[in-house]
Amino acid sequence: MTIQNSFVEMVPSSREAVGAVLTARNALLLVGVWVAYQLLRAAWNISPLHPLSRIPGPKLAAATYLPEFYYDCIKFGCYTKQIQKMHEVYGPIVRISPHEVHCIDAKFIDEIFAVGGRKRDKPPHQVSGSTIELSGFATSDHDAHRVRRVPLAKFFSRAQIARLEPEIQNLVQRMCNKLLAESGRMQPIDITMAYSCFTSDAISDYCFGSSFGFLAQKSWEPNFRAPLYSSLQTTFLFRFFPHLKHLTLAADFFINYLPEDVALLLTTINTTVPNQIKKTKADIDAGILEERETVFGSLLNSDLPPEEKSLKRLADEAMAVLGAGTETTSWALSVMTFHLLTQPKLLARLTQELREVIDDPTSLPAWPTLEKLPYLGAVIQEGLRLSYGVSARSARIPTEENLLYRGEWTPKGRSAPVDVAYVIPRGYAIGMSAVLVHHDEQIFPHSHSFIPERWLDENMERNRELEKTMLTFSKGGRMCLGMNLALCEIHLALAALTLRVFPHMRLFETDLEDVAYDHDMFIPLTKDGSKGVRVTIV
Ligand code: HEM
Repeated sequence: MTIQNSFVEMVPSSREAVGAVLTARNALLLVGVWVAYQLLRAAWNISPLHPLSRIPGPKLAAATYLPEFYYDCIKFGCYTKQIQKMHEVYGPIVRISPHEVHCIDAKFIDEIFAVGGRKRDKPPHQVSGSTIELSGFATSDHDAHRVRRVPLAKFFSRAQIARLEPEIQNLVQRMCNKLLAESGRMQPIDITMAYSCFTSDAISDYCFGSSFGFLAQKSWEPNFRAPLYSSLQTTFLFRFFPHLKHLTLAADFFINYLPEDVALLLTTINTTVPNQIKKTKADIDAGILEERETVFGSLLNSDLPPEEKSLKRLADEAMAVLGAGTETTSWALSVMTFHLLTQPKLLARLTQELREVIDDPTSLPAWPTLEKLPYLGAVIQEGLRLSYGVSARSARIPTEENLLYRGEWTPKGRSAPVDVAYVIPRGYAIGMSAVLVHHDEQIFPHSHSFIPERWLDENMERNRELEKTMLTFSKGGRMCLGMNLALCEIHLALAALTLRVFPHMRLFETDLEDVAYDHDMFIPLTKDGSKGVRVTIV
């Protein structure tokens, strides 16, 4: 080979080398620009010019989302506990991220979760990662949320739920019969599974006119719990990497290679629920009349604009309603079951009160009659308090007004409280966490104990004042849409269970840790490794 030849051969490879160096330099430059931008942003976030600069809190949380990412994504669902620690140091109002403030004072509930014309957006950071992005629940903008909530809300009014009550009564008795059929088998049952079958049959029947049929199947599984848990597992991660949620759309191609529960979730989101909507639409088009009005049948028949009735939009809403309507209610019932079985005196008192109005527990009085029973109401309130609904904070953004907080607190080392006042400027998020408010010892002394009596006043009437401090169903214009349905289900189920099933039910290797809050997955979770609230029927 001549020298000239070897030079010619070297030219392209040296060009490639130069190209590679340039690419690496450009990449480094981009990374450098990005880092500089993030540093500038962090510096702005903690500068005295930032609108939240007067709100106390740790500097790192004010500067960046790193603490939230670390505690919620890496340590999984632990930011609420960290927020509690911040309140111990900084007082009732703390800045927990560059754009968000957290409050621990129940007196401020009605300001944060306001009603009437006072607009409240949901922070995009908290909903942008949702896989049900077109549901009302995940709609950030106040006005767009109203457009979605109002047509749905009429199906969950007290009057509508009263019409649905015979179906719920039916399902309650079916659940009790199925539990009693376990008698003598001595096989432990995860009771939340049983309750989940009941609640998901109730809501799916109401939504589509045919239930999932979980109570009719032989065992308690499969049910809607596993797919729901899979969907919530990604909540925190998708908040930081919202584009990852689009992977769910491509999942059909590799569904066979995914873990079973993830595959089940994806099938539910991409196939089962859209198919239910399609079937409802096909029935309407074919002129098949529903025996009873169903939620999605009526929405499809309504004069909502076409984009609000698209398959994706209604499937997202259906997932939201099915998801919200099952786990919360079944977990509340599980918490009540655990505490009643561990405190026989409370169970005896409840049983006595129920026996006074119920001759035959297989044929219960109507929900309004049960609602008047003070001790039943107190047990339910206490169970709702300790099951929290959504334990993690859910924040709101007041878009058109500044909020003024005035309160007092006693800093560590001080003997007397000091007054504090803060302005939360419009456009910034402020949230509250049920799990922190429900353990405010000033409001709920011995807050970790199950004490139904706290909900009764001196005349043994319901303590309505105390009920105002409950966040289980949230408050304001975005509070739980299904509260009436949930309360109806819980009153009927608890009455029937108390008289028919609890006399035969025993806890199986279950203790307080199996119901006590440990961390969040949006909803409350117990310690890792818990096998749930397990019972046997003797
Ligand atoms: C004990 C039972 C229940 C509890 C504790 C509960 C709790 C909650 C809470 C705290 C929220 C507000 C979430 C947020 O701020 O992001 C909520 C919203 C919602 N809940 Fe419930 N829920 C229960 C049962 C139900 C049932 C049975 C349904 C059935 C329809 C339902 C449907 C919804 C819907 C659709 C929303 C979203 C409302 C909106 O954004 O406008 N929930 N629920």
